[in-house]
Amino acid sequence: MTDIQIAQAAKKENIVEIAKKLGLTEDDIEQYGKYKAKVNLDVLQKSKRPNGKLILVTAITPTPAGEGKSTVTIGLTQALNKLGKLSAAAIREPSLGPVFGMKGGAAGGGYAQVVPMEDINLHFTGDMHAIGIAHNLISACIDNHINSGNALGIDITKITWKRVVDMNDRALRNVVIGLGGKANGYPRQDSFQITVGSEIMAILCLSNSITELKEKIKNIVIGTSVEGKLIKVEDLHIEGAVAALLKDAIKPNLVQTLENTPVFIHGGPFANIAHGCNSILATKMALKLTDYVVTEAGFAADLGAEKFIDIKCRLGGLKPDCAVIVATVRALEHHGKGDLKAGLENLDKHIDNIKNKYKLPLVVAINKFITDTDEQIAMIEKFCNERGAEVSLCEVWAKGGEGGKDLAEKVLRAIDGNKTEFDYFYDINLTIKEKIEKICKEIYGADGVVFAPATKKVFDTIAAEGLEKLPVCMSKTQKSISDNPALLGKPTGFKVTINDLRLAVGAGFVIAMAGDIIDMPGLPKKPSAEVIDIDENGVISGLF
Ligand SMILES: Nc1ncnc2c1ncn2[C@@H]1O[C@H](COP(=O)(O)OP(=O)(O)O)[C@@H](O)[C@H]1O
Ligand SMILES: O=COP(=O)(O)O
Repeated sequence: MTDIQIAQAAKKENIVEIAKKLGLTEDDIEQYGKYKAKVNLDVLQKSKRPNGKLILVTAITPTPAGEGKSTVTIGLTQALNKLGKLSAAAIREPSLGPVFGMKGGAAGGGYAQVVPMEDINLHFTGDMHAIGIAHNLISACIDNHINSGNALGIDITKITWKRVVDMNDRALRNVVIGLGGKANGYPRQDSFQITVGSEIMAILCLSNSITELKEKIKNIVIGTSVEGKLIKVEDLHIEGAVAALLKDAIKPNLVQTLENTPVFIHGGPFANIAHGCNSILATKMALKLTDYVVTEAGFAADLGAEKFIDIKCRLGGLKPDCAVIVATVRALEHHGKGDLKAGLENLDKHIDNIKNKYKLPLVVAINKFITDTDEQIAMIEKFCNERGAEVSLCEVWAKGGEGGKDLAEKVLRAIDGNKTEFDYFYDINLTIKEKIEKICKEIYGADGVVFAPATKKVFDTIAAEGLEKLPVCMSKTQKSISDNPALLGKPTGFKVTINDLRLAVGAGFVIAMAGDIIDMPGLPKKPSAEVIDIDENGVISGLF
Protein backbone atom coordinates (compact mmCIF):
# COMPACT_ATOMS: atom_id res chain seq x y z
CA MET A 1 0.00 0.00 0.00
CA THR A 2 1.12 3.58 -0.66
CA ASP A 3 1.47 6.15 2.11
CA ILE A 4 -1.84 7.77 1.22
CA GLN A 5 -3.64 4.40 1.04
CA ILE A 6 -2.33 3.49 4.50
CA ALA A 7 -3.35 6.91 5.80
CA GLN A 8 -6.83 6.73 4.26
CA ALA A 9 -7.40 3.26 5.72
CA ALA A 10 -6.42 4.46 9.22
CA LYS A 11 -8.95 4.19 12.07
CA LYS A 12 -8.78 7.79 13.26
CA GLU A 13 -10.17 8.88 16.63
CA ASN A 14 -12.17 12.08 17.01
CA ILE A 15 -9.76 14.92 17.81
CA VAL A 16 -11.61 15.51 21.10
CA GLU A 17 -10.43 12.05 22.22
CA ILE A 18 -6.85 12.87 21.23
CA ALA A 19 -7.08 16.13 23.18
CA LYS A 20 -8.35 14.21 26.21
CA LYS A 21 -5.16 12.10 26.17
CA LEU A 22 -3.35 15.40 26.79
CA GLY A 23 -5.70 16.37 29.60
CA LEU A 24 -7.42 18.95 27.40
CA THR A 25 -11.14 19.60 27.29
CA GLU A 26 -13.29 20.74 24.37
CA ASP A 27 -12.93 24.28 25.72
CA ASP A 28 -9.17 24.09 25.22
CA ILE A 29 -9.42 23.40 21.51
CA GLU A 30 -11.10 24.83 18.43
CA GLN A 31 -12.15 21.93 16.21
CA TYR A 32 -11.55 22.05 12.46
CA GLY A 33 -13.75 19.07 11.62
CA LYS A 34 -13.48 15.69 13.34
CA TYR A 35 -9.72 15.14 13.06
CA LYS A 36 -8.00 18.54 13.30
CA ALA A 37 -8.00 21.24 15.96
CA LYS A 38 -6.16 24.33 17.09
CA VAL A 39 -5.14 24.50 20.75
CA ASN A 40 -5.76 27.70 22.70
CA LEU A 41 -2.61 29.42 23.92
CA ASP A 42 -3.89 29.71 27.50
CA VAL A 43 -3.24 25.98 27.86
CA LEU A 44 0.39 26.98 28.42
CA GLN A 45 -0.58 28.84 31.59
CA LYS A 46 -3.27 26.37 32.71
CA SER A 47 -1.18 23.19 32.65
CA LYS A 48 0.56 22.57 35.97
CA ARG A 49 2.56 19.54 34.76
CA PRO A 50 6.37 19.68 34.93
CA ASN A 51 7.96 19.98 31.50
CA GLY A 52 8.61 16.75 29.65
CA LYS A 53 11.88 15.73 28.02
CA LEU A 54 12.76 17.07 24.56
CA ILE A 55 14.14 14.72 21.89
CA LEU A 56 15.49 16.20 18.65
CA VAL A 57 15.44 14.08 15.50
CA THR A 58 18.02 15.12 12.94
CA ALA A 59 19.77 13.28 10.11
CA ILE A 60 22.85 12.77 8.02
CA THR A 61 23.15 14.80 4.82
CA PRO A 62 20.14 13.62 2.82
CA THR A 63 19.45 12.55 -0.75
CA PRO A 64 16.81 14.71 -2.48
CA ALA A 65 14.08 12.28 -1.32
CA GLY A 66 14.88 12.74 2.37
CA GLU A 67 16.08 10.06 4.82
CA GLY A 68 13.10 9.73 7.15
CA LYS A 69 13.32 12.34 9.93
CA SER A 70 9.55 12.92 9.92
CA THR A 71 8.92 9.18 9.63
CA VAL A 72 11.27 8.35 12.52
CA THR A 73 9.94 11.28 14.60
CA ILE A 74 6.40 9.95 14.24
CA GLY A 75 7.44 6.32 14.69
CA LEU A 76 9.45 7.14 17.81
CA THR A 77 6.55 8.95 19.48
CA GLN A 78 4.30 6.00 18.59
CA ALA A 79 6.87 3.63 20.15
CA LEU A 80 7.21 5.71 23.33
CA ASN A 81 3.43 5.60 23.76
CA LYS A 82 3.55 1.81 23.23
CA LEU A 83 6.06 1.68 26.10
CA GLY A 84 3.52 3.47 28.28
CA LYS A 85 5.20 6.90 28.08
CA LEU A 86 2.92 9.87 27.40
CA SER A 87 4.57 11.30 24.30
CA ALA A 88 3.67 13.74 21.53
CA ALA A 89 5.44 14.73 18.35
CA ALA A 90 5.97 18.38 17.40
CA ILE A 91 6.67 18.74 13.70
CA ARG A 92 6.53 21.26 10.89
CA GLU A 93 3.67 21.71 8.42
CA PRO A 94 4.50 20.64 4.85
CA SER A 95 4.98 23.30 2.18
CA LEU A 96 2.98 22.93 -1.04
CA GLY A 97 6.24 23.50 -2.92
CA PRO A 98 7.73 20.04 -2.35
CA VAL A 99 4.24 18.43 -2.23
CA PHE A 100 3.61 19.37 -5.87
CA GLY A 101 7.31 19.29 -6.71
CA MET A 102 9.48 16.27 -6.15
CA LYS A 103 9.91 15.54 -2.48
CA GLY A 104 6.28 14.92 -1.62
CA GLY A 105 4.64 15.49 1.73
CA ALA A 106 6.09 15.77 5.23
CA ALA A 107 3.63 13.71 7.24
CA GLY A 108 5.93 10.70 7.58
CA GLY A 109 5.57 7.46 5.69
CA GLY A 110 4.51 3.84 5.82
CA TYR A 111 3.07 2.97 9.24
CA ALA A 112 4.59 6.05 10.84
CA GLN A 113 2.40 8.86 9.58
CA VAL A 114 0.32 11.74 10.83
CA VAL A 115 -3.29 11.78 9.70
CA PRO A 116 -5.33 13.09 7.96
CA MET A 117 -2.28 13.24 5.67
CA GLU A 118 -4.03 14.70 2.63
CA ASP A 119 -5.38 17.59 4.72
CA ILE A 120 -1.99 18.11 6.37
CA ASN A 121 -0.15 18.08 3.02
CA LEU A 122 -2.65 20.41 1.30
CA HIS A 123 -4.38 23.34 3.03
CA PHE A 124 -4.44 21.90 6.58
CA THR A 125 -5.92 24.65 8.78
CA GLY A 126 -4.89 27.53 6.53
CA ASP A 127 -1.80 28.68 8.42
CA MET A 128 0.46 28.70 5.34
CA HIS A 129 -2.02 30.89 3.46
CA ALA A 130 -2.40 33.25 6.43
CA ILE A 131 1.36 33.62 6.65
CA GLY A 132 1.56 34.32 2.91
CA ILE A 133 -1.18 36.96 2.99
CA ALA A 134 0.34 38.62 6.07
CA HIS A 135 3.68 38.78 4.23
CA ASN A 136 2.12 40.14 1.03
CA LEU A 137 0.08 42.74 2.93
CA ILE A 138 3.41 44.30 3.87
CA SER A 139 4.52 44.18 0.22
CA ALA A 140 1.30 45.85 -0.96
CA CYS A 141 1.60 48.55 1.73
CA ILE A 142 5.21 49.28 0.75
CA ASP A 143 4.29 49.90 -2.88
CA ASN A 144 1.16 51.78 -1.87
CA HIS A 145 3.20 54.03 0.43
CA ILE A 146 5.63 54.85 -2.36
CA ASN A 147 2.81 55.39 -4.81
CA SER A 148 1.14 57.75 -2.34
CA GLY A 149 4.06 60.18 -2.17
CA ASN A 150 6.74 58.10 -0.40
CA ALA A 151 6.83 60.22 2.78
CA LEU A 152 9.40 57.81 4.26
CA GLY A 153 11.71 58.32 1.28
CA ILE A 154 12.00 54.59 0.66
CA ASP A 155 14.76 53.89 -1.86
CA ILE A 156 12.95 51.71 -4.40
CA THR A 157 16.25 50.13 -5.44
CA LYS A 158 16.89 48.98 -1.87
CA ILE A 159 13.62 47.29 -0.88
CA THR A 160 14.70 43.97 0.65
CA TRP A 161 11.16 42.72 1.38
CA LYS A 162 10.05 40.28 -1.34
CA ARG A 163 6.64 38.84 -2.11
CA VAL A 164 5.80 35.18 -1.38
CA VAL A 165 3.84 32.27 -2.75
CA ASP A 166 3.83 28.73 -1.37
CA MET A 167 4.83 27.06 -4.60
CA ASN A 168 8.06 26.15 -6.42
CA ASP A 169 7.94 28.72 -9.23
CA ARG A 170 11.31 29.73 -10.69
CA ALA A 171 9.54 32.21 -13.06
CA LEU A 172 8.86 34.43 -10.03
CA ARG A 173 12.46 34.71 -8.85
CA ASN A 174 12.93 38.03 -10.65
CA VAL A 175 9.89 40.01 -11.83
CA VAL A 176 8.96 43.56 -12.77
CA ILE A 177 5.85 44.96 -11.06
CA GLY A 178 3.84 48.14 -11.52
CA LEU A 179 3.69 48.05 -15.32
CA GLY A 180 0.76 49.59 -17.22
CA GLY A 181 1.03 53.27 -16.38
CA LYS A 182 0.47 55.61 -13.40
CA ALA A 183 -2.83 54.02 -12.37
CA ASN A 184 -0.94 50.79 -11.67
CA GLY A 185 1.79 52.33 -9.54
CA TYR A 186 5.38 52.57 -10.71
CA PRO A 187 7.54 49.93 -12.37
CA ARG A 188 10.22 48.32 -10.20
CA GLN A 189 12.05 45.01 -10.00
CA ASP A 190 10.72 42.61 -7.39
CA SER A 191 11.17 38.98 -6.42
CA PHE A 192 9.12 36.15 -4.91
CA GLN A 193 10.36 33.71 -2.31
CA ILE A 194 8.56 30.55 -1.22
CA THR A 195 6.28 31.24 1.78
CA VAL A 196 8.19 28.92 4.11
CA GLY A 197 11.21 31.21 3.67
CA SER A 198 9.22 34.27 4.77
CA GLU A 199 10.34 36.20 7.85
CA ILE A 200 6.67 36.09 8.92
CA MET A 201 6.99 32.29 9.07
CA ALA A 202 10.11 32.62 11.22
CA ILE A 203 8.38 35.16 13.47
CA LEU A 204 5.36 32.89 13.95
CA CYS A 205 7.71 30.02 14.85
CA LEU A 206 9.92 32.04 17.20
CA SER A 207 7.29 34.03 19.12
CA ASN A 208 6.39 33.07 22.68
CA SER A 209 3.13 35.09 22.68
CA ILE A 210 0.89 37.30 20.53
CA THR A 211 2.47 40.38 22.15
CA GLU A 212 5.91 39.13 21.12
CA LEU A 213 4.58 38.31 17.64
CA LYS A 214 3.43 41.91 17.18
CA GLU A 215 6.72 43.29 18.53
CA LYS A 216 8.69 41.14 16.10
CA ILE A 217 6.48 42.20 13.19
CA LYS A 218 7.07 45.86 14.08
CA ASN A 219 10.82 45.30 13.83
CA ILE A 220 10.80 43.75 10.37
CA VAL A 221 13.22 45.70 8.13
CA ILE A 222 11.73 46.14 4.65
CA GLY A 223 14.54 48.21 3.14
CA THR A 224 16.32 51.54 3.53
CA SER A 225 15.51 55.17 2.77
CA VAL A 226 17.44 57.22 0.24
CA GLU A 227 19.37 58.59 3.25
CA GLY A 228 20.31 55.00 4.21
CA LYS A 229 17.99 54.76 7.25
CA LEU A 230 16.47 51.31 7.95
CA ILE A 231 12.73 51.32 7.21
CA LYS A 232 10.66 49.02 9.41
CA VAL A 233 7.08 47.74 9.31
CA GLU A 234 6.26 49.98 12.27
CA ASP A 235 7.07 52.99 10.04
CA LEU A 236 4.11 51.86 7.88
CA HIS A 237 1.86 51.52 10.99
CA ILE A 238 0.52 48.13 9.85
CA GLU A 239 1.92 45.73 12.46
CA GLY A 240 -1.54 45.35 14.02
CA ALA A 241 -3.15 44.40 10.71
CA VAL A 242 -0.37 41.95 9.91
CA ALA A 243 -0.69 40.33 13.34
CA ALA A 244 -4.49 40.25 13.02
CA LEU A 245 -4.14 38.09 9.90
CA LEU A 246 -2.27 35.56 12.10
CA LYS A 247 -4.87 35.41 14.88
CA ASP A 248 -5.63 31.74 14.18
CA ALA A 249 -2.27 30.75 12.65
CA ILE A 250 -0.48 31.57 15.93
CA LYS A 251 -2.33 28.68 17.64
CA PRO A 252 -0.67 25.26 17.30
CA ASN A 253 -2.52 22.52 15.41
CA LEU A 254 -3.38 19.15 16.95
CA VAL A 255 -3.75 15.94 14.93
CA GLN A 256 -2.85 12.27 15.48
CA THR A 257 -0.55 9.47 14.31
CA LEU A 258 -1.81 6.28 12.67
CA GLU A 259 -1.76 4.86 16.23
CA ASN A 260 -3.96 7.66 17.59
CA THR A 261 -1.19 9.35 19.57
CA PRO A 262 -1.05 13.18 19.69
CA VAL A 263 0.94 15.29 17.24
CA PHE A 264 1.39 19.07 17.21
CA ILE A 265 2.01 20.61 13.78
CA HIS A 266 2.88 24.31 13.67
CA GLY A 267 5.01 26.38 11.34
CA GLY A 268 7.01 25.06 8.44
CA PRO A 269 10.28 26.89 7.67
CA PHE A 270 12.73 25.01 5.45
CA ALA A 271 16.14 24.41 7.01
CA ASN A 272 18.22 25.37 3.96
CA ILE A 273 16.81 28.88 3.40
CA ALA A 274 15.36 29.42 6.91
CA HIS A 275 15.79 28.09 10.47
CA GLY A 276 14.00 24.81 9.80
CA CYS A 277 12.13 24.16 13.07
CA ASN A 278 8.49 23.94 14.11
CA SER A 279 7.22 26.60 16.49
CA ILE A 280 8.38 27.35 20.02
CA LEU A 281 4.71 27.59 21.06
CA ALA A 282 3.83 24.08 19.82
CA THR A 283 6.99 22.60 21.35
CA LYS A 284 6.37 24.32 24.72
CA MET A 285 2.73 23.18 24.63
CA ALA A 286 3.78 19.57 23.96
CA LEU A 287 6.38 19.77 26.75
CA LYS A 288 3.74 21.09 29.14
CA LEU A 289 1.29 18.29 28.33
CA THR A 290 3.46 15.17 27.94
CA ASP A 291 6.53 13.46 29.37
CA TYR A 292 8.43 13.03 26.08
CA VAL A 293 8.28 15.36 23.09
CA VAL A 294 9.84 14.21 19.82
CA THR A 295 10.57 17.08 17.46
CA GLU A 296 12.48 17.38 14.20
CA ALA A 297 14.65 20.00 12.51
CA GLY A 298 15.07 20.11 8.75
CA PHE A 299 17.69 18.45 6.60
CA ALA A 300 20.91 17.33 8.31
CA ALA A 301 22.50 18.19 11.65
CA ASP A 302 24.68 20.92 10.10
CA LEU A 303 21.48 22.81 9.16
CA GLY A 304 18.30 22.14 11.14
CA ALA A 305 19.93 20.86 14.31
CA GLU A 306 22.40 23.77 14.55
CA LYS A 307 19.62 26.33 14.11
CA PHE A 308 17.34 24.37 16.47
CA ILE A 309 19.98 24.80 19.16
CA ASP A 310 21.28 28.29 18.42
CA ILE A 311 18.05 29.97 17.32
CA LYS A 312 14.93 28.06 18.48
CA CYS A 313 16.24 26.81 21.85
CA ARG A 314 18.01 30.09 22.56
CA LEU A 315 14.97 32.26 21.78
CA GLY A 316 12.53 29.86 23.42
CA GLY A 317 14.52 28.98 26.52
CA LEU A 318 14.34 25.31 25.50
CA LYS A 319 16.83 22.56 26.41
CA PRO A 320 17.05 19.35 24.35
CA ASP A 321 17.70 16.14 26.31
CA CYS A 322 18.78 13.84 23.49
CA ALA A 323 19.35 13.74 19.74
CA VAL A 324 18.53 11.00 17.24
CA ILE A 325 20.49 10.98 13.98
CA VAL A 326 18.62 9.26 11.17
CA ALA A 327 20.91 7.40 8.78
CA THR A 328 20.00 5.31 5.76
CA VAL A 329 21.90 2.89 3.57
CA ARG A 330 20.85 4.85 0.48
CA ALA A 331 22.19 8.17 1.74
CA LEU A 332 25.45 6.64 2.97
CA GLU A 333 25.96 4.92 -0.40
CA HIS A 334 25.20 8.26 -2.06
CA HIS A 335 27.95 9.93 0.00
CA GLY A 336 30.36 7.14 -0.79
CA LYS A 337 29.51 7.35 -4.49
CA GLY A 338 28.19 3.77 -4.29
CA ASP A 339 30.57 2.66 -1.54
CA LEU A 340 28.63 2.44 1.74
CA LYS A 341 31.78 2.14 3.85
CA ALA A 342 33.24 5.32 2.34
CA GLY A 343 29.96 7.15 2.87
CA LEU A 344 30.12 6.51 6.61
CA GLU A 345 32.40 9.53 6.93
CA ASN A 346 29.33 11.75 6.58
CA LEU A 347 27.71 10.04 9.57
CA ASP A 348 31.04 10.34 11.39
CA LYS A 349 31.06 14.14 11.02
CA HIS A 350 27.47 14.51 12.21
CA ILE A 351 28.08 12.23 15.21
CA ASP A 352 31.14 14.33 16.08
CA ASN A 353 29.17 17.57 15.81
CA ILE A 354 26.26 16.39 17.94
CA LYS A 355 28.43 14.72 20.58
CA ASN A 356 31.31 17.19 20.82
CA LYS A 357 29.95 20.51 19.50
CA TYR A 358 26.28 20.41 20.52
CA LYS A 359 27.21 18.20 23.52
CA LEU A 360 24.05 16.10 23.36
CA PRO A 361 23.61 12.39 24.09
CA LEU A 362 22.68 10.70 20.84
CA VAL A 363 21.34 7.52 19.29
CA VAL A 364 21.87 6.70 15.62
CA ALA A 365 18.63 5.39 14.08
CA ILE A 366 19.19 3.27 10.99
CA ASN A 367 15.96 3.89 9.11
CA LYS A 368 15.51 0.49 7.45
CA PHE A 369 14.37 0.31 3.83
CA ILE A 370 13.15 -3.02 2.39
CA THR A 371 16.06 -2.95 -0.04
CA ASP A 372 18.69 -2.88 2.75
CA THR A 373 20.70 -6.07 3.26
CA ASP A 374 21.79 -7.55 6.59
CA GLU A 375 25.43 -6.94 5.62
CA GLN A 376 24.80 -3.25 4.99
CA ILE A 377 22.98 -2.84 8.31
CA ALA A 378 25.75 -4.75 10.12
CA MET A 379 28.39 -2.46 8.60
CA ILE A 380 26.65 0.66 9.94
CA GLU A 381 26.09 -0.92 13.36
CA LYS A 382 29.77 -1.96 13.56
CA PHE A 383 30.88 1.56 12.62
CA CYS A 384 28.67 3.10 15.33
CA ASN A 385 29.83 0.62 17.96
CA GLU A 386 33.47 1.36 17.12
CA ARG A 387 32.64 5.06 17.32
CA GLY A 388 31.09 4.58 20.76
CA ALA A 389 27.73 5.77 19.41
CA GLU A 390 24.52 4.02 20.48
CA VAL A 391 22.70 2.66 17.41
CA SER A 392 19.27 1.18 16.75
CA LEU A 393 17.76 -0.52 13.74
CA CYS A 394 14.53 1.45 13.23
CA GLU A 395 11.66 -0.24 11.40
CA VAL A 396 8.86 2.22 12.06
CA TRP A 397 8.10 2.69 8.36
CA ALA A 398 7.24 -1.01 8.00
CA LYS A 399 5.95 -1.70 11.54
CA GLY A 400 4.83 1.56 13.11
CA GLY A 401 5.53 2.03 16.82
CA GLU A 402 6.36 -1.67 17.25
CA GLY A 403 9.31 -1.13 14.93
CA GLY A 404 10.64 1.73 17.06
CA LYS A 405 10.64 0.15 20.52
CA ASP A 406 14.38 -0.58 20.51
CA LEU A 407 15.09 3.02 19.49
CA ALA A 408 12.71 4.32 22.15
CA GLU A 409 14.36 2.23 24.88
CA LYS A 410 17.83 3.44 23.85
CA VAL A 411 16.64 7.07 23.76
CA LEU A 412 15.16 6.71 27.26
CA ARG A 413 18.46 5.26 28.51
CA ALA A 414 20.43 8.05 26.83
CA ILE A 415 18.23 10.66 28.54
CA ASP A 416 18.48 8.99 31.95
CA GLY A 417 22.23 8.64 31.61
CA ASN A 418 22.78 12.19 30.34
CA LYS A 419 25.45 13.94 32.38
CA THR A 420 26.28 16.75 29.94
CA GLU A 421 25.28 20.32 30.69
CA PHE A 422 23.53 21.53 27.51
CA ASP A 423 24.80 24.81 26.08
CA TYR A 424 24.37 26.68 22.82
CA PHE A 425 27.05 26.11 20.18
CA TYR A 426 28.30 29.69 20.09
CA ASP A 427 28.47 32.61 22.54
CA ILE A 428 25.89 35.21 21.52
CA ASN A 429 28.44 37.92 22.33
CA LEU A 430 30.61 36.95 19.38
CA THR A 431 30.25 39.27 16.38
CA ILE A 432 28.11 38.12 13.48
CA LYS A 433 31.27 37.48 11.46
CA GLU A 434 32.79 35.41 14.30
CA LYS A 435 29.60 33.34 14.63
CA ILE A 436 29.57 32.62 10.88
CA GLU A 437 33.26 31.64 10.93
CA LYS A 438 32.80 29.39 13.99
CA ILE A 439 29.87 27.52 12.38
CA CYS A 440 31.62 27.14 9.02
CA LYS A 441 34.92 25.95 10.49
CA GLU A 442 33.68 23.74 13.32
CA ILE A 443 30.35 22.40 12.07
CA TYR A 444 31.03 22.27 8.34
CA GLY A 445 34.78 21.61 8.55
CA ALA A 446 35.75 24.57 6.34
CA ASP A 447 39.30 25.94 6.29
CA GLY A 448 37.89 29.46 6.25
CA VAL A 449 35.15 31.82 5.07
CA VAL A 450 35.20 34.22 2.12
CA PHE A 451 32.85 37.21 2.47
CA ALA A 452 31.73 38.64 -0.88
CA PRO A 453 32.17 42.45 -1.26
CA ALA A 454 28.37 42.91 -1.10
CA THR A 455 28.41 41.80 2.56
CA LYS A 456 30.61 44.72 3.70
CA LYS A 457 27.78 47.28 3.62
CA VAL A 458 25.52 44.95 5.61
CA PHE A 459 28.26 44.34 8.18
CA ASP A 460 28.56 48.13 8.52
CA THR A 461 24.79 48.37 9.09
CA ILE A 462 24.92 45.52 11.62
CA ALA A 463 27.62 47.39 13.56
CA ALA A 464 25.88 50.77 13.26
CA GLU A 465 22.47 49.38 14.32
CA GLY A 466 23.85 47.32 17.24
CA LEU A 467 22.83 43.99 15.74
CA GLU A 468 26.04 42.05 16.45
CA LYS A 469 24.46 40.07 19.28
CA LEU A 470 21.81 38.43 17.11
CA PRO A 471 22.08 34.72 16.27
CA VAL A 472 22.97 33.71 12.72
CA CYS A 473 20.67 31.75 10.40
CA MET A 474 22.95 29.94 7.96
CA SER A 475 21.30 29.54 4.55
CA LYS A 476 23.02 27.00 2.31
CA THR A 477 22.55 23.84 0.29
CA GLN A 478 21.18 20.78 2.09
CA LYS A 479 23.06 18.46 -0.30
CA SER A 480 26.46 18.89 1.34
CA ILE A 481 27.93 19.75 4.75
CA SER A 482 29.75 22.46 2.80
CA ASP A 483 28.17 25.23 0.69
CA ASN A 484 28.95 23.28 -2.49
CA PRO A 485 26.29 20.67 -3.42
CA ALA A 486 28.93 18.61 -5.25
CA LEU A 487 31.02 17.98 -2.10
CA LEU A 488 29.61 14.77 -0.59
CA GLY A 489 30.69 12.76 2.43
CA LYS A 490 32.86 14.71 4.86
CA PRO A 491 34.42 17.42 2.70
CA THR A 492 37.75 19.01 3.69
CA GLY A 493 40.04 21.63 2.19
CA PHE A 494 37.25 24.00 1.23
CA LYS A 495 36.19 27.55 2.10
CA VAL A 496 32.60 28.72 2.53
CA THR A 497 31.61 31.80 0.48
CA ILE A 498 29.04 34.13 2.04
CA ASN A 499 27.50 35.94 -0.93
CA ASP A 500 24.92 37.97 0.95
CA LEU A 501 23.66 38.87 4.41
CA ARG A 502 20.01 39.67 5.18
CA LEU A 503 18.69 41.40 8.28
CA ALA A 504 15.75 39.44 9.74
CA VAL A 505 15.54 41.85 12.67
CA GLY A 506 11.89 40.97 13.25
CA ALA A 507 12.58 37.27 13.57
CA GLY A 508 15.71 38.10 15.55
CA PHE A 509 18.55 36.80 13.44
CA VAL A 510 20.91 37.66 10.58
CA ILE A 511 20.68 35.39 7.53
CA ALA A 512 24.03 34.42 5.94
CA MET A 513 23.51 33.28 2.35
CA ALA A 514 26.25 30.76 1.54
CA GLY A 515 27.13 29.47 -1.91
CA ASP A 516 24.41 29.65 -4.56
CA ILE A 517 21.42 29.11 -2.26
CA ILE A 518 18.16 30.60 -3.60
CA ASP A 519 14.89 31.12 -1.75
CA MET A 520 12.47 30.20 -4.55
CA PRO A 521 12.90 26.55 -5.65
CA GLY A 522 11.81 25.37 -9.10
CA LEU A 523 9.61 22.43 -10.10
CA PRO A 524 11.36 19.30 -11.45
CA LYS A 525 10.86 18.12 -15.03
CA LYS A 526 8.22 15.60 -13.82
CA PRO A 527 6.44 17.34 -10.92
CA SER A 528 4.36 15.27 -8.51
CA ALA A 529 1.50 17.52 -9.64
CA GLU A 530 1.24 15.22 -12.66
CA VAL A 531 0.17 12.26 -10.52
CA ILE A 532 -2.02 13.90 -7.87
CA ASP A 533 -5.76 13.56 -8.44
CA ILE A 534 -9.20 13.72 -6.80
CA ASP A 535 -12.19 11.50 -7.58
CA GLU A 536 -15.92 12.17 -7.62
CA ASN A 537 -16.13 11.44 -3.89
CA GLY A 538 -13.38 13.91 -3.06
CA VAL A 539 -10.83 11.16 -2.41
CA ILE A 540 -7.30 12.36 -3.14
CA SER A 541 -4.72 10.09 -4.78
CA GLY A 542 -1.07 10.49 -5.72
CA LEU A 543 0.06 12.31 -2.58
CA PHE A 544 3.04 10.62 -0.90
N1 LIG B 1 12.13 3.15 5.86
C1 LIG B 1 11.54 3.68 4.77
N2 LIG B 1 11.23 2.89 3.72
C2 LIG B 1 10.64 3.40 2.62
N3 LIG B 1 10.33 4.72 2.45
C3 LIG B 1 10.63 5.54 3.49
C4 LIG B 1 11.24 5.08 4.67
N4 LIG B 1 11.41 6.15 5.52
C5 LIG B 1 10.92 7.22 4.86
N5 LIG B 1 10.46 6.85 3.65
C6 LIG B 1 9.87 7.74 2.63
O1 LIG B 1 10.89 8.66 2.27
C7 LIG B 1 10.36 9.97 2.08
C8 LIG B 1 11.05 10.93 3.03
O2 LIG B 1 10.70 10.59 4.37
P1 LIG B 1 10.53 11.78 5.43
O3 LIG B 1 10.23 11.15 6.75
O4 LIG B 1 9.61 12.80 4.90
O5 LIG B 1 12.02 12.34 5.42
P2 LIG B 1 12.55 13.77 5.96
O6 LIG B 1 11.60 14.22 7.01
O7 LIG B 1 13.92 13.46 6.48
O8 LIG B 1 12.57 14.65 4.77
C9 LIG B 1 8.85 9.84 2.35
O9 LIG B 1 8.18 9.65 1.11
C10 LIG B 1 8.72 8.59 3.19
O10 LIG B 1 7.47 7.94 3.02
O1 LIG C 1 13.61 21.89 5.62
C1 LIG C 1 13.66 20.70 5.26
O2 LIG C 1 13.09 19.74 5.97
P1 LIG C 1 13.12 18.20 5.62
O3 LIG C 1 14.48 17.68 5.97
O4 LIG C 1 12.06 17.59 6.50
O5 LIG C 1 12.81 18.07 4.15
